[in-house]
Amino acid sequence: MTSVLVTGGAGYIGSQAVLALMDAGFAPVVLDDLSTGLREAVPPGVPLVVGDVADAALVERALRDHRAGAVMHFAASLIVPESVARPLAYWRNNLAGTLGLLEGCVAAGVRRLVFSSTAAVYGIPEVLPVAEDAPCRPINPYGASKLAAERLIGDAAAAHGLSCVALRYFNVAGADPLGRTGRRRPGATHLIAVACDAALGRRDAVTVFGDDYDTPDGTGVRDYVHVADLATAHVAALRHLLDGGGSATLNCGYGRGHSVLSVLRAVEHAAGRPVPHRIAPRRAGDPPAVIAVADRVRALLGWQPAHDSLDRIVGDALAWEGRLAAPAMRALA
Ligand SMILES: NC(=O)c1ccc[n+]([C@@H]2O[C@H](COP(=O)([O-])OP(=O)(O)OC[C@H]3O[C@@H](n4cnc5c(N)ncnc54)[C@H](O)[C@@H]3O)[C@@H](O)[C@H]2O)c1
Ligand SMILES: O=c1ccn([C@@H]2O[C@H](COP(=O)(O)OP(=O)(O)O[C@H]3O[C@H](CO)[C@@H](O)[C@H](O)[C@H]3O)[C@@H](O)[C@H]2O)c(=O)[nH]1
Repeated sequence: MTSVLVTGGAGYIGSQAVLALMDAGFAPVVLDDLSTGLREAVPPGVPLVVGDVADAALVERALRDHRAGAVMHFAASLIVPESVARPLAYWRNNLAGTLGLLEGCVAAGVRRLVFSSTAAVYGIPEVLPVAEDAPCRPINPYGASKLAAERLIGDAAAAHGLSCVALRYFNVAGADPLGRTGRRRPGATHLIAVACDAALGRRDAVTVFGDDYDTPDGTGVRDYVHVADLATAHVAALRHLLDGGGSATLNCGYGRGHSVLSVLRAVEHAAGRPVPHRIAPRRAGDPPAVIAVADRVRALLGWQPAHDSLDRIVGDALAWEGRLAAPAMRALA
């Protein structure tokens, strides 16, 4: 059974990937500093090494102790407005973190890596949908630090015989369809989580940032991808590397866009009640529309999404959020 080191495995997407690895017969080991992740997101029986991925000696030790054959690297800082306010912290965590990880991998002789990248590397796409070879012109320190990490990995790969699949995620949402994990931090900022909060009465209304974009209904358009499909894409990327496949950079989306208003309608439909919203000015740094050219990941990895539907994404997000809300609501009753 191949052991896989999962950095950031106590977080939202990493914890879903840990479950997907277990479902696929791999043995995950989590390395996480618990800065935004939570211990309870790591399933019982999965080893958790608490520490900083920038610590190359710690990474090397974890890889050797657990005889890891590959790494999935999720650990990062990822809130776009925070990256604008605290660029040095973002560059340190996302670039120095990746550097420490690579040093640890090279020292331990581990040469296969799946890396969490982001559509934020593209900035404002000139052509939609956006393909992997489109120009990368990030418009915030988060996207810039992730692009730099991609390039750092590319240099290390060339010199040290590493192979890496970098997955550029589009808008990740939803929760585990079996209810095992999901977003756990309060204070949601992502649209679907915010809309679920409003549907569950945990906030008054959703603020819609701009209805004057050049999009069909004037609101921002995004390519929402189910977190469970993203997790199986990681397992497919890992298998590709373990089978001797070469490095690749792949968009991870479904290739379809949904507007803010259509997301709100989907949440209303799933919740069976209205989601109040108010229109506000555009949010700084928001591209009007971001949609993936999503063919390459299917062709190269044979990835077959199982939850490719906005209703599924919203339904699973709402079920998870409702479950999280239940104890608090019972306490209030
Ligand atoms: N959530 C999205 O919509 C989205 C979109 C595109 C890309 N991504 C990427 O996916 C990855 C995971 O994001 P997420 O949404 O699960 O976020 P998250 O905050 O839930 O998970 C990040 C995890 O990494 C850990 N971590 C952070 N810095 C660390 C460090 N220096 N050492 C060890 N552990 C550290 C945190 O404690 C947390 O458990 C990130 O790399 C992010 O850039 C996320
Ligand atoms: O309360 C809200 C929240 C969001 N939006 C809009 O909804 C859309 C999606 O926004 P959000 O869910 O915040 O995600 P993005 O800003 O698109 O960014 C996400 O998706 C990117 C990839 O496309 C990743 O790089 C980022 O890390 C991730 O946060 C945008 O048009 C927002 O303006 C609202 O109108 N109201």
